[in-house]
Amino acid sequence: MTANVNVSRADVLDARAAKLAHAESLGVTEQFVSQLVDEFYGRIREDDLLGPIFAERISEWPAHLERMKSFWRSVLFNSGEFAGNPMSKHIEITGLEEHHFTRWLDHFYATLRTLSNQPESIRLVADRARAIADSLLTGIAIGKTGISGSTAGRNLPHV
Ligand code: HEM
Repeated sequence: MTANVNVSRADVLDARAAKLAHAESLGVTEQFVSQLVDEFYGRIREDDLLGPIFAERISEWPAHLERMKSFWRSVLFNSGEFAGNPMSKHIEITGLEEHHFTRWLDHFYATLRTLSNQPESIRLVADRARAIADSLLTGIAIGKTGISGSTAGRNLPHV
């Protein structure tokens, strides 16, 4: 028996609209994403561990922030507008380890808590960040140590 793979364009648009409506019902709107990205990277740039890594690589902050907003709209609303390769970009940053991702997530969760006091809203966004951080760290670890790196993200903090 084969699965029905006839997903129409209309189904995709319906699923996208439903995802956006669900996020918006929790207050996770385009404006929320914009504020999240601005405030999060404001913190990151001040951070003693992570700030210098970004400073070395990003010269056009407004463009990076716009790119990250489109990334998060794609993740949270399925907007389909982001085209990039986060995995290879992070593998290219030599020396990234678990403690960098832990710090990154700590700032991300702290920023979310300043923008919302709704646990469900915070979790919607935080869980995606945690999953992506895990997969980036896992990709980096597998590149270094092979398949034994596949549990690399197990100690990363949850919100
Ligand atoms: C250890 C923590 C992290 C550091 C130091 C870091 C650093 C960076 C830097 C320097 C860039 C710019 C790379 C370039 O344009 O050459 C970048 C891009 C990016 N980062 Fe991170 N990052 C971290 C974690 C994360 C996490 C957890 C996420 C997602 C949840 C993320 C998502 C992205 C995305 C989407 C891009 C754009 C990739 C592209 O242009 O294709 N990063 N990051």
